Amino acid sequence: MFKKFQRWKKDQSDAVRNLSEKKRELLKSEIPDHVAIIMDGNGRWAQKRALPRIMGHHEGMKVVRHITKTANELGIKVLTLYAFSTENWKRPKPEVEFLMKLPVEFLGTFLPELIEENVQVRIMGDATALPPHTLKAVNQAIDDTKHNTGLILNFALNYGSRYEMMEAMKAMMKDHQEGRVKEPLSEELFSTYLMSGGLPDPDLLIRTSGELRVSNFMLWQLAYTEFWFTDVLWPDFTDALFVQAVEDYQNRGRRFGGV
Ligand SMILES: CCc1cc(N2CCCCCC2)n2ncc(-c3ccc(F)cc3)c2n1
Repeated sequence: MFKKFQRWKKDQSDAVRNLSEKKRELLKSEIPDHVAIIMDGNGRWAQKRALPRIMGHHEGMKVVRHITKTANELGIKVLTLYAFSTENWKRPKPEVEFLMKLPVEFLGTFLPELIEENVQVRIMGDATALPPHTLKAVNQAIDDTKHNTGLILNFALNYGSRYEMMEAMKAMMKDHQEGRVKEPLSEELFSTYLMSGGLPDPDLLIRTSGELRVSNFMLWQLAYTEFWFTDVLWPDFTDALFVQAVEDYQNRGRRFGGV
């Protein structure tokens, strides 16, 4: 028994050492400025274990912390996480209520560490529809981290890309009609009206749980983004997989460089 434990302990320390080595290797090549993640598979993770779906969401919240840490370590500038879509309101009321408490729990637990690590919290989406307790926690975190200059942790909350694009188009047309636009209408100008205004487009999009769809997420911004899919469910997603996705992104970059 003791020998088995010793073996397990050695395997663990080997795995940690290898991961650290892989992270060091990554830093020798191009690190993506902006990584976006569609964090899928939380409900399925719970159903596979005959647990309530909300347990999958709660487990998924813990993974957010680990991946944020690794992204910050790698020097990634922006990490956008698709946490709640405009379509998610159609889920059963108790599940939506549970989901809307997760930002409060996440920030209540991890905000001090995020501040310590110079992370800046932002949200992207129609915040007006969020419940008061969710909005209060998120706005507090945005305010507490607004001067931080490290990783921008950008949560897509009550976000839908077609809604975002229509609102941007309406605002740009209104400014143009009322004479506030002093330059020709362009893709660059339109991008400034989007909720992601000021952020670079994602270089890498990761989607978990085997779904191969974009699901109304950053449709304009993903025009030139590398996509990386995994069958792994979000609650089982690991730093090692995140590092693998960045490594694969780097290799793609080298191959196309030869075109
Ligand atoms: C409001 C829905 C929701 C769902 C959710 N899940 C559930 C679905 C995806 C997997 C991750 C866990 N997380 N995880 C963190 C947040 C969070 C959001 C904003 C913020 F400022 C801080 C944390 C979160 N928000």
